[in-house]
Amino acid sequence: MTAAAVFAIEDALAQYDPVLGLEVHVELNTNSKMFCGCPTEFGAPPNTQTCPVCLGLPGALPVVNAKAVEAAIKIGLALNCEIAEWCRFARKNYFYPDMPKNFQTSQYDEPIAFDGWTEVVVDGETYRIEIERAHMEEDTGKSTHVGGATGRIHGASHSLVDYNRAGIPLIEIVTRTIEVAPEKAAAVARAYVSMLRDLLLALDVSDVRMDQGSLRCDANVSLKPHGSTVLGTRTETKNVNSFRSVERAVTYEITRQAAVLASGEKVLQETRHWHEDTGVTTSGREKSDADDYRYFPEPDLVPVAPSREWVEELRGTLPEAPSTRRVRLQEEWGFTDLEMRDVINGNALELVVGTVELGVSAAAAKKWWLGELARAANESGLELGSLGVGAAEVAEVQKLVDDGALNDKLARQVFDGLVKGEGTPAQIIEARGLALVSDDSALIEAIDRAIAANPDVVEKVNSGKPAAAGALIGAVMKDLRGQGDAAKVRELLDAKLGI
Ligand SMILES: Nc1ncnc2c1ncn2[C@@H]1O[C@H](COP(=O)(O)OP(=O)(O)OP(=O)(O)O)[C@@H](O)[C@H]1O
Ligand SMILES: [Mg+2]
Ligand SMILES: [Mg+2]
Repeated sequence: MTAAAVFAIEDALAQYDPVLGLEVHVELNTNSKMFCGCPTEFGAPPNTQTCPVCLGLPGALPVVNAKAVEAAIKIGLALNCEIAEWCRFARKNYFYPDMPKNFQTSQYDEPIAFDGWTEVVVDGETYRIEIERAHMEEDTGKSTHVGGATGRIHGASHSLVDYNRAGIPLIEIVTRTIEVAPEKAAAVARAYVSMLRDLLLALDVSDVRMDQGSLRCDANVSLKPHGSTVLGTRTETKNVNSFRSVERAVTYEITRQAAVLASGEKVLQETRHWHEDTGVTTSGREKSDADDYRYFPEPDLVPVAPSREWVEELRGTLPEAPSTRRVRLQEEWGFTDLEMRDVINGNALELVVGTVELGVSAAAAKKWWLGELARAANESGLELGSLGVGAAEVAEVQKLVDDGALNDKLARQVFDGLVKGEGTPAQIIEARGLALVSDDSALIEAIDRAIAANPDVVEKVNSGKPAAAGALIGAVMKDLRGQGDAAKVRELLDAKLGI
């Protein structure tokens, strides 16, 4: 790219604000499919988990999976949504081999959950994200295009379809448009998908494996001139399948659209595909808002009307919301805003939680995580949470300190060994010879050596200056290379000198 072109893009970026919209599909972890009893297990041989209903054979009748409705309500509640008192499924009609019925059973204008919100934290700042709706639908079959020159659909000689996935319950969670500064947009998108993953895991409604496609994100991106109230044209990048890809794809689209606008052209409304290897999106199909799926209410399924009692019962089973939990933990631990920010930005919240749950005081957990380990993370340019040191190891080291087997100085060396991957705390203590000497005979030997080497100090003590004994403690500790148990040394020395 020429310098002029780069300048033009930067210039364009300075004039526009990105607008995002995230559609996340979650495959539920129910044992059976959305509208039939077929199993949902991943990885079975193609087309072995199918029946007339999910194959769309004429005359087959679907029945709603109550567990999927329950999961949908839990997700809706966790995202602060209203739960519909009455809602229906709708047919989304389209013709494609991955959907043998020629329509996907989905929800349209009557979703089970709507008008919610959630929050994400990026660089210590909280961003509120409005949820437009969360609706139930079924997954489609999986097509594989094979043969031919490129292995891609246009060059493929034929396509294979596996209907094992057809009919697996999906929840689609759709945000309202998110307006965020260009330098934060990609990080906010990533934080949102990552937060959703944590939330869905905590709700136990999905195994949320992005690599296996049980959590998939479509990222809508557009650019809008500063101050304008009119949205720009969006592109929809499909099936981005890792947190990092979400971040990269959003950044790529913002830059690409800025380049398009800078060159005086218009952004096309279309779906795009993300290529992990090359880090670019390419054009998919044109998609207008007027795309006619000829939605109409599904006549073969009864409406879903969850009773308010059931909804409240499910609300009672929800785990604490991540944002509420953060505030509670900060208060319980007595961490400052800054300390909490460091923990969260370092992706170490669960590590600190784990450390405290293992019985370590919040003060000790803070001392190690935000002292020793944060320093090591800084030095190596890693995130605190990616150092490879676990909560169990920190708890183990602290226990050794509490038991008097290590002092803080030695503990710091154990942490250094942990960060450098030298093994378990016990192995590091052994290999580096870090054990605190508290064995009486070893201490007495060192005390005797100190007394023999410092007759003048002993003289002073004997002549009524007990404070002079401090010099002897220093000598003993030096002899023991700082590994003597200081309290014990003092006690034994006092006894020896009769003070
Ligand atoms: N101009 C825009 N720029 C960025 N995002 C937008 C814009 N307009 C709408 N969006 C967002 O795009 C997403 C649209 O998702 P939605 O499921 O409603 O429709 P769709 O993508 O047309 O349908 P489908 O589910 O068939 O893909 C929403 O998150 C919405 O907030
Ligand atoms: Mg959608
Ligand atoms: Mg979409």
